[in-house]
Amino acid sequence: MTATTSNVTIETTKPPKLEVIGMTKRFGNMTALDNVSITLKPGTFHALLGENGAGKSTLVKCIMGFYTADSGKVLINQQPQKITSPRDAHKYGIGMVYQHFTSIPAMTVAENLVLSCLEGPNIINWDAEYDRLLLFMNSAPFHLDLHTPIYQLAAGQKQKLEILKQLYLKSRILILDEPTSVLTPQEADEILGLLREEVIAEKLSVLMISHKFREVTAFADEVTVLRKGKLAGYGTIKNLSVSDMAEMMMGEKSESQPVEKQATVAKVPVLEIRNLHTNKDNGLVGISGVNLVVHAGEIVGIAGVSGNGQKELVEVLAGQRAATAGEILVNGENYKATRAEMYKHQIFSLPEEPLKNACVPNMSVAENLALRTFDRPPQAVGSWLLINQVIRQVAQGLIQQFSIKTPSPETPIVNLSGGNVQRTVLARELSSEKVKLLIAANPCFGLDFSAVSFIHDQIVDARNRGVAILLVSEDLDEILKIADRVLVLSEGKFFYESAIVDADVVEIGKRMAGH
Ligand SMILES: Nc1ncnc2c1ncn2[C@@H]1O[C@H](COP(=O)(O)OP(=O)(O)OP(=O)(O)O)[C@@H](O)[C@H]1O
Repeated sequence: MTATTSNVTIETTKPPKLEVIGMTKRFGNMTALDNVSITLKPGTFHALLGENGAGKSTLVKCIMGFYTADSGKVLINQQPQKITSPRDAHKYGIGMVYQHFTSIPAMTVAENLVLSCLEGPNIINWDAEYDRLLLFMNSAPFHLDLHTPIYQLAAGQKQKLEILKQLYLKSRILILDEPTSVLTPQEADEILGLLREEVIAEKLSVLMISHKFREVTAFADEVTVLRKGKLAGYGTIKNLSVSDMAEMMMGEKSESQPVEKQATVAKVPVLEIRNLHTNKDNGLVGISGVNLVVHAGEIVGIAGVSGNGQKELVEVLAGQRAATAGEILVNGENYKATRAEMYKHQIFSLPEEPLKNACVPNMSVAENLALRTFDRPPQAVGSWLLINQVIRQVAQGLIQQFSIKTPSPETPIVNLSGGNVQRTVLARELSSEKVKLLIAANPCFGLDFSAVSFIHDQIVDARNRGVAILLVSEDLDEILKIADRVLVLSEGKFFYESAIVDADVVEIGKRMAGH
């Protein structure tokens, strides 16, 4: 039996030097990347910063050969190379790890690793593959049991596997696109710390897109900053403060004061969840007998790693999934999450993956902004004659107010950067004056720091006005910063509850990790 797995290697002692020179990429009339140069020195941990829509993903997609740049060069160890596909990039030792996991849940760690290397139809000699895998695992920075199926791994372990796949492919340059967004703070520090050790040992170079200054200052050596598609700055981390980096990103020092939380008045329950149960798509238990009350003027944070029932809880509340048992009350009335009930009680929601769950991807930004109100005046006469001019005007106001970066209100929303899709949905859901209950799932996922503080201010402001807010978030720092109370959701149940002022972060981290 034979097995052919990838044998491509760049046999140098250090990782290769990667230089991008004068790279430009246009989408129609829009210049997403404008004459950008960046150097990734061998054995360095380099952060790539920039606000939403600055061109970070476009740059790394051009390096990886997903996109063909309009102009510019890529040099590997001083030699110009043409990279026209990720497979090409692998030949030069460059691999990319995405925000979302790409492993196949029903297959084991070993099977996923072997699959990532297969180059065509093959007959696999599993004995030989296991020998190779064991050898590889012994020298790898992370260790995973080869026989465990992916669906049994925690988020941190899945992210480790994504990195291991690239190392198994012999990638010496790792490009990481916001690698810690689905991890607990402890998991993020562990993974970045281990990668940093590989970098210090000059086994790897890392180019990491991040919005988290804490991680950039803790783990990176150098930083390149993009602003509006152009190179805005470059420097050594030890010589730069967070406010220097923020200034490079935004073009000015950001001194805005966060909205202060005001003392709230009487505790009127708005949302009451009693003994709620629901299943996941695969029929397994999603939520198992949870009880919760969210009061007017209160932010209740639900911490936890994704996949522990958060999605199912939010979907039941948004009318996208049926409860199998239990009851939900809003303002003391039975609530089944119909569109009419949501309108009556002025319930708004910000779901996860907004492009998929809260947008019509091929419709324009203006049309997506109008999805809640298109059939009501002033955007419609009666409920059928839509006034496009008003829809456009409303959209222009929201685009400005929420700083949505879009070539025009008519641009299909699918063409916006991830962060700007998020802003569009937030603009639509948060701009209603009447909102009484807000259900927000990871509202700042993928947003840059100024957008995050803007959104946090909006949420705190809503709370101060008496809105009841259920904040389901994988970002514990976010919950600790703006929530009044925190609960941890793990395997469909609440395991911890505390007022934020008394919250024990270590205990929360343990509960999030399922201990
Ligand atoms: N396929 C595409 N078609 C048209 N425009 C695009 C396409 N991909 C990206 N853009 C535009 O290019 C610009 C840069 O987007 P990019 O995704 O590189 O930003 P980013 O810095 O990675 O942002 P984020 O932090 O939000 O992920 C944005 O204005 C985006 O709308």
